[in-house]
Amino acid sequence: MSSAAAVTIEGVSKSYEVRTGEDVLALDRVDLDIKPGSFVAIVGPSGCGKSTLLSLLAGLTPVSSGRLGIDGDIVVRPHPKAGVVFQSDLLLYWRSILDNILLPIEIKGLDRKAYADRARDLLAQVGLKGFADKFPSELSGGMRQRVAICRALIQEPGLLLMDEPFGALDALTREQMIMDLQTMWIRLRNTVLFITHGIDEAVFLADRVIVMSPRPGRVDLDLAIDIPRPRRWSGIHEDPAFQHYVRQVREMFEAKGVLVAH
Ligand SMILES: Nc1ncnc2c1ncn2[C@@H]1O[C@H](COP(=O)(O)OP(=O)(O)OP(=O)(O)O)[C@@H](O)[C@H]1O
Repeated sequence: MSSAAAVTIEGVSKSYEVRTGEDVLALDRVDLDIKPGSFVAIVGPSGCGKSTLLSLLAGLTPVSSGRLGIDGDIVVRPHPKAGVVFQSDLLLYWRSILDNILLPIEIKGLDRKAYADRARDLLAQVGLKGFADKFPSELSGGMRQRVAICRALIQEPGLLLMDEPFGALDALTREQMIMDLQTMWIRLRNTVLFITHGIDEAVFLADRVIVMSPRPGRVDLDLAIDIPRPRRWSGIHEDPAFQHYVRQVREMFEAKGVLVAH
């Protein structure tokens, strides 16, 4: 696979011009260095600029100031090493599951046949062996999101950008997907940037949890998570180390008025 990518975020700000002509500052001078092969989760209140940061890194939106780098390349367009998974699976309903996974290959003008076996392998790895010829409407929400992950992984991205990928799933499916993502990542060891509202999934999955302030988003807390892997979801909520990290994140949210302690 392509090697894990390094990410540098230097003094990045982003403002949007809204209809009234005013500027909305979404991100304010964010600095972050992400080591190759690390799993970083970003948590923050709604509207703090998490999706904006991901969209900037995906090369889908330009920065207002500052610099973003992937393996030393300044990001000005989608980087070949980056794969993206959004909250909604964005599968094309008229294409089979296999054809959806191979879409990025077709867009790049690469040889479909050379990647078809890999697509089937990926499907098997996410528990969807035999689904290649089905259509999105025949799959559940969790299954479709697995397909979206396969589509992001087909080019073996050194950097996987995930924007609340499990946000739309029911609780049980989400739990299964969290564990499966850990298993997949232990195998791949690529760099993952994972955006979520869920403090528990951030602490469970990540090596490092970044807590963002309410808008304009800044880094409020940068927390290294030292819990051995593989981590087991069942029982993790009783693990004192896990509880300690969750408490630190919650206390930061309380200090910022994002959560009110009772
Ligand atoms: N295209 C846009 N045009 C104008 N304003 C935008 C645009 N995209 C985002 N914003 C504004 O920028 C701020 C940050 O939005 P963003 O979607 O990045 O936040 P978020 O942390 O991902 O929120 P959520 O957790 O609710 O998804 C918000 O105030 C939002 O209204």
